[in-house]
Amino acid sequence: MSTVLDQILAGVRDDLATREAALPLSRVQAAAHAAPAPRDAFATLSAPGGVHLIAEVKRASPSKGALAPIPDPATLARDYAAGGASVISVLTERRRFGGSLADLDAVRAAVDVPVLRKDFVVEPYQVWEARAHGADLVLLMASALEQSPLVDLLGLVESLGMHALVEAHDEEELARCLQAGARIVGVNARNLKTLEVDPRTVTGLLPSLPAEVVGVAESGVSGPDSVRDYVSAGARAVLVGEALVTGTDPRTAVRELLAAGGRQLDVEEAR
Ligand SMILES: O=P(O)(O)OC[C@@H](O)[C@@H](O)c1c[nH]c2ccccc12
Repeated sequence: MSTVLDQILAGVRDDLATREAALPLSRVQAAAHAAPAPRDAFATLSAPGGVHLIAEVKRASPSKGALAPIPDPATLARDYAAGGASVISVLTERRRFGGSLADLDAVRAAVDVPVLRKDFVVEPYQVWEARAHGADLVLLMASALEQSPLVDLLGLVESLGMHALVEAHDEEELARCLQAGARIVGVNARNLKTLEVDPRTVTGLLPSLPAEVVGVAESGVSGPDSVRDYVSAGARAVLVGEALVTGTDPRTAVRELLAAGGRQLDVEEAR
């Protein structure tokens, strides 16, 4: 039976074929080499001082459809950063999440913090694209990749000076992430095959991460209590989308989540 993830991946491959036909890999590679050097997202996320927030620019989701119009992703990203977010995540998948590489460009130009390209990466072309558009961090999903492409894509990401957020949502996937050598591992509370969110996925799996790996809790954060739960389970960073794009004031919302995770904001951020 085909899962939601299978359907998403089919659409992603279709869109990818269109982009590859319009712009050959060699051109994307040239743009990637010409792009400003990546920022060190691993150093950012491993810095001490409480939980880090990865705040997401998310227009829509497969489970809920349209979430927020986001007329200006640059302004949203600046608000996230002003609230104290350590990394901005930009969903670039078009069909189900309403994202684009134009959103990534807008965010990259607007903030100084590391930027994550959040997409269903299945081919090296997408990693080169991420770098060409200024990404510092790239999502790789164990649920969407066999082990050998996972290892190869992680190698490519790192060879381009970026880091990968390697995502798991069960024990087997987590073991594969670690075996691949991931240094930043995300545990997603949302099962992308069924779209169900269960925070116990995060609180159950994060405690087993080795200390040198940065553990990121993903999905299902509705407010400060969720952050506290994820931090108690060992999350060094929390990735939040829906609650931030559907709330009223993203800057204050980011600050409240960070306060719940024990992060002290510096004067500039707290103003
Ligand atoms: O909107 P939420 O529940 O805060 O979730 C954000 C993020 O975790 C979610 O967008 C996500 C996590 N992993 C993904 C992989 C692909 C697409 C989306 C995702």
